[in-house]
Amino acid sequence: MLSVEQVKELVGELNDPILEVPLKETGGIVEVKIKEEKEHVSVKIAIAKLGGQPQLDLQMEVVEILKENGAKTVGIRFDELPEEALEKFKGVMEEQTIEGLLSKDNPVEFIAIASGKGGVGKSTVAVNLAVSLARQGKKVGLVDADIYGFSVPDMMGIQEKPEVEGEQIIPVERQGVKVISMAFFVEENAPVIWRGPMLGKMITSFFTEVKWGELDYLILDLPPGTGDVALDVHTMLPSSKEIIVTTPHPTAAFVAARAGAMAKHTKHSILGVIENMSYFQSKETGNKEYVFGKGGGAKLAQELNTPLLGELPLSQPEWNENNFSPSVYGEQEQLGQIYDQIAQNVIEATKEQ
Ligand SMILES: Nc1ncnc2c1ncn2[C@@H]1O[C@H](COP(=O)(O)OP(=O)(O)OP(=O)(O)O)[C@@H](O)[C@H]1O
Repeated sequence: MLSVEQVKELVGELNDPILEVPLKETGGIVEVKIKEEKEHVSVKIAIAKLGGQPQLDLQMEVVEILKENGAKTVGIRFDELPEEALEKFKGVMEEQTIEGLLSKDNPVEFIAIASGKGGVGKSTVAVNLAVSLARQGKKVGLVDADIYGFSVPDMMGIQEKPEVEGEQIIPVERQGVKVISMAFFVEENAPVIWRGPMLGKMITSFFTEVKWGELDYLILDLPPGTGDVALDVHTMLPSSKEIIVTTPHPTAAFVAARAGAMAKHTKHSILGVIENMSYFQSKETGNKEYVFGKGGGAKLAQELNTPLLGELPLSQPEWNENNFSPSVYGEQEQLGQIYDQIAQNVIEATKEQ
């Protein structure tokens, strides 16, 4: 029968699945117990990060190696390595976090906000949906991937540039949302002249070189239409889901349908349609005027076989001296409340899919 020392030696040779360093060097073997009479070995192992396939793989390796060496039954319990132990491997852990955002195991939901054409309020929707999700207690990131016409920092009232920590960029936090925009990387907001592959690389950097930390949702403000960046994002983030913004005018909805068709073609699921600038409501009479036509959002949703997540009237955000973001509607405003409702719809819809 195996001795405690032998078990430690055998298991100690196996690598921590995240750090890829042998468990004997990480201090990962916490406890070994042997029950001679039953030829049973139980081990408690601490690893850098619990969960997912890597942990399952290690579990199989442990069982295999102990059984090969005489154990009849094996019991394993996992725990996470304490902070002090991880300190030594900080560099490796950081690399893991970066890859983590794009890795299959990461639970972050990517939601791309798309539109058929410019000016329908796609960026406004992206910003406000991100803020509303944060108001619902979610951890939210926002990527201004509208590289040709970035507007998110202005909309949110961000004046500062992100800080750099080692090789990583720290997103700017505003209204509870972590924001990265191309605007941070060009001098004086000069227009971006890169094209094609360069842009693709830029977008990749937004995921790989930014220290996002843990996120529930990453909202992407895509450029309007169905151009190369939109396509890049589709290929890079096969699991991303899409929300299509349209105005109520039937032709706008017709154009937006193309963006929807692309999402379908690339097998991305569509969470729903948001109709923006749906109507103007007079404060005096309460009457609704359908300035830009009527019914486009519902029609598009029906065409794409997806829900209409909300209809947003025309309204300017109220001035708020504290923490002012020019395009963000507060939770006390009618639009802020509609956005909160849309955020809840989105949370429900992403739970279901
Ligand atoms: N519901 C609304 N009520 C009033 N103004 C709005 C509304 N939604 C958006 N706007 C305004 O419409 C303009 C266009 O919005 P936005 O920039 O979000 O559109 P976009 O589709 O992202 O455009 P582009 O793709 O050209 O950047 C902005 O000035 C914005 O403040």
